Amino acid sequence: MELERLLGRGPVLYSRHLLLRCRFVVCVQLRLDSADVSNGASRLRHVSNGMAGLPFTATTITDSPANREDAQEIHSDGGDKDWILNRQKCYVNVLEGKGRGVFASQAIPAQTLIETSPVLLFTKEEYEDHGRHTLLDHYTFTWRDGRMALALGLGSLFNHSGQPNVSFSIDSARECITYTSARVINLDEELCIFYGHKLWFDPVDDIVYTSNSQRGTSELNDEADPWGGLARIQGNTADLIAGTPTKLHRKIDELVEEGGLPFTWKKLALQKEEEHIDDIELVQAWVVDIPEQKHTATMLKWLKQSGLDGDSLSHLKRIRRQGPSSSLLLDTSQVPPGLPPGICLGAPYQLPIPCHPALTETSLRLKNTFWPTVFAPKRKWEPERWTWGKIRWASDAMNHLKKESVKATTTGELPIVAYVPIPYEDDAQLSRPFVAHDTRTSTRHPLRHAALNVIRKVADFRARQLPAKAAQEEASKNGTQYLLTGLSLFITHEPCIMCAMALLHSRVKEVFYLVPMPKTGGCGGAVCVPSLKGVNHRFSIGVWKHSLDEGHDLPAALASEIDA
Ligand SMILES: C[S@@+](CC[C@H](N)C(=O)[O-])C[C@H]1O[C@@H](n2cnc3c(N)ncnc32)[C@H](O)[C@@H]1O
Repeated sequence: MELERLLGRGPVLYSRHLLLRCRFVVCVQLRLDSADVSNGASRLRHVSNGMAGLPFTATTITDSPANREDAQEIHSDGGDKDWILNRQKCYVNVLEGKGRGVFASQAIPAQTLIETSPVLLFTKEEYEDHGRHTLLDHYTFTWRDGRMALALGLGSLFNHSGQPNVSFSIDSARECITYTSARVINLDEELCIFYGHKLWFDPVDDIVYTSNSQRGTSELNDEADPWGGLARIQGNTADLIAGTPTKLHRKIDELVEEGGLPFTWKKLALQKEEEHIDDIELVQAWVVDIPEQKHTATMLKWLKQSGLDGDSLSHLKRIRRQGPSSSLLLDTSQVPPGLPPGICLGAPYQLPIPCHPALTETSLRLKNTFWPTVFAPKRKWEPERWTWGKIRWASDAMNHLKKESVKATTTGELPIVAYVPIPYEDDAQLSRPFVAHDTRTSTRHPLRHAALNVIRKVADFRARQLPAKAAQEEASKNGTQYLLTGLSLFITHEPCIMCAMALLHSRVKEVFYLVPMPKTGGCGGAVCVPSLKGVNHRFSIGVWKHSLDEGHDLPAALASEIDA
């Protein structure tokens, strides 16, 4: 009976749909056995803040080793072992202000598969007519094809945090979601995912709860965050959870005038109109001839699949036609990229191509003599329009930096910290934030600057995200493992010239810093690297206003001058 009560009143279990999927029923039954039948003390955890009135008896929902063996036996019969639930022995507990949450009953190493939750999928119409008006609306999220999904099992009980310790990815083929630890998770720590930037409830966020309901300050950010914070999960989850934004979020999409921004954009020297052949900035690129027209479309498709169609060459046409044959622009790497087998192609060769689009007709004519170029007459330096939501996101990143830099002073390192948050607009680009300190002192290595350290971390992470085969292919390409394409970097001190160059080479989208470095800075201090002639990428630079206000609001660690 207790089992029925537990399941019947839970948010997702015991539905008609569930019973239709016998594979899931097996999983759930295992969960029941472990949750209720076992008396093992290690598998029972009582909620310290009172059991009465709770919608279930708080127990572990983990399976004992014995049960896991059972599970494997069942699944070894042609089944898929990845479907075994609760592999990391998580348990459920109730939290003030949050409801139930998922907790670790043992330390979980980083990058560990925690859970694979099957999902129930509702058509848009079915959901609109029924689900949306029920409790389900707190548990569902938008699936890739627009249907509404409900994660079964543990998947529906992960609460939200702006600094999640769990990332997830959607497996469309198997109709499930996998949850993976984004860092080491401690015993009794709550496991949280990131729902998105637009929440429909006021989050109790950035507070680490333990099973005995003690509150502790989050290692990353302990300020209440009405808009959800900085981080996110894997997969396409900008709109992860369907919900109605509350009044807190009314202004989130409102645009803010440039004067209202908490930083000042540094104006890069405007791109010169290259109207003389000697003024045209060129870079060497790999090109391959396609002798037969019929292969052109195949090659363009291959270019896309191989990831060579990135932004850096978007100011150029990819195909140049000359008589019956055409040539395909590949990339600007040091070595020629591998070409698809089975298609009759020439050997790749290098050509100088324009670095920028054509701003005038004269420049277009000249540039076309090198390679067909895009005509973009109005393209001037136009600042991106920011919303309140994005300002909040950036402010959180800066607050996080300040705290980290104070921490650095206690370890004897220079107080320089770099931070790459999950992007605000396209959060599918990076599923978790990264922070790195300057470690020149402890490592006695002059190149261990915070910016370089964080580039390395992001690159390693992105490389790990690639499937093994793709990773091998990617690894052979110049630079692909350390790209910050599409990402924003927040840093306490203006990056030095070396770091600015590395950021440029990494294709970072924008850099924000607190403390200008007039003697050594590469983002406007000593030099402005992205404004230099000949560079093949430019990034935007924002100088945080606090830093201009005579150190106001800056921790002491950042207010004092450093020689770095
Ligand atoms: C998917 S459910 C998570 C499990 C839920 N706590 C429960 O007891 O069933 C999502 C709901 O949990 C609550 N929730 C999740 N994260 C929260 C947070 N950080 N602060 C407050 N409430 C939260 C919200 O009510 C939200 O609608």
